[in-house]
Amino acid sequence: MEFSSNPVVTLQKVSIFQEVNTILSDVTFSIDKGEFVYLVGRTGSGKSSLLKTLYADLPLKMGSAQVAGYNIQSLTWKQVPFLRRKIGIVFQDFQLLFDRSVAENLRFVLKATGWKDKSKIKGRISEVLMRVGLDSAANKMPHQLSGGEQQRVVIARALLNEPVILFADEPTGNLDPDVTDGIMRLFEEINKSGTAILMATHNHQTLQRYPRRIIKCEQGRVLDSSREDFSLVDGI
Ligand SMILES: Nc1ncnc2c1ncn2[C@@H]1O[C@H](COP(=O)(O)OP(=O)(O)OP(=O)(O)O)[C@@H](O)[C@H]1O
Repeated sequence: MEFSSNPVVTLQKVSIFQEVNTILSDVTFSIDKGEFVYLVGRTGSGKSSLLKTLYADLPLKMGSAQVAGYNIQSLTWKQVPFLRRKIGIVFQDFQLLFDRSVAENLRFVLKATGWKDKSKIKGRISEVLMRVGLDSAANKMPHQLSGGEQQRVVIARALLNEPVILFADEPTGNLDPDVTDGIMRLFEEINKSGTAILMATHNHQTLQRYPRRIIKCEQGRVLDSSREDFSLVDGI
């Protein structure tokens, strides 16, 4: 197996469990700085469990994993917020705070991650909203935005601390095809500027339109398009 020169994620012989069940075993792969990788597999095959392990939401009990410079297997609860500052997380259901404006949603995260200077906070919020094409939405409430716009705010939120990698769990799962395309173009731009992306998706069209390396969860194992051929026809 080839080892990458500059990985932001490295897994070696990882097993992933949900309660007493083994979901995936012998998982070994790495993701380079600035790479864009899809994560596919049938429903229940373990994509979300794998992502949750990488952002330390599910404990790693077997094997070793490094993410953004942190050893996940030996991470303490106190260190989790520091890991989360180095990564960005985007879910399918947007998880914005609906009782406050877009800018307040972003300010909340910045303050929680140690930002204190008011003018720097304001500047950073403008920058990330500009980046996702929503510079005029700062004072809107989330319910005043469309689904695609809300997802853009979630992406802006994930970008606040300049992550080295974005973990995205079916980020376009609730969006119609046109809106999905706009969000995919945004992910492409973010990736071009140097942020690695690991994106779980069931969307065949996305995989065809924006072809990239694919990691597939299948029957308790992980297959990797950079190492072996596999068929996408069978269940993604
Ligand atoms: N919190 C949990 N407790 C117990 N079992 C769980 C939990 N979450 C998921 N599982 C089980 O782990 C397995 C993998 O689920 P996971 O959500 O990782 O799959 P997935 O590939 O992301 O599926 P989908 O495409 O439907 O999102 C499934 O059998 C699921 O039932």
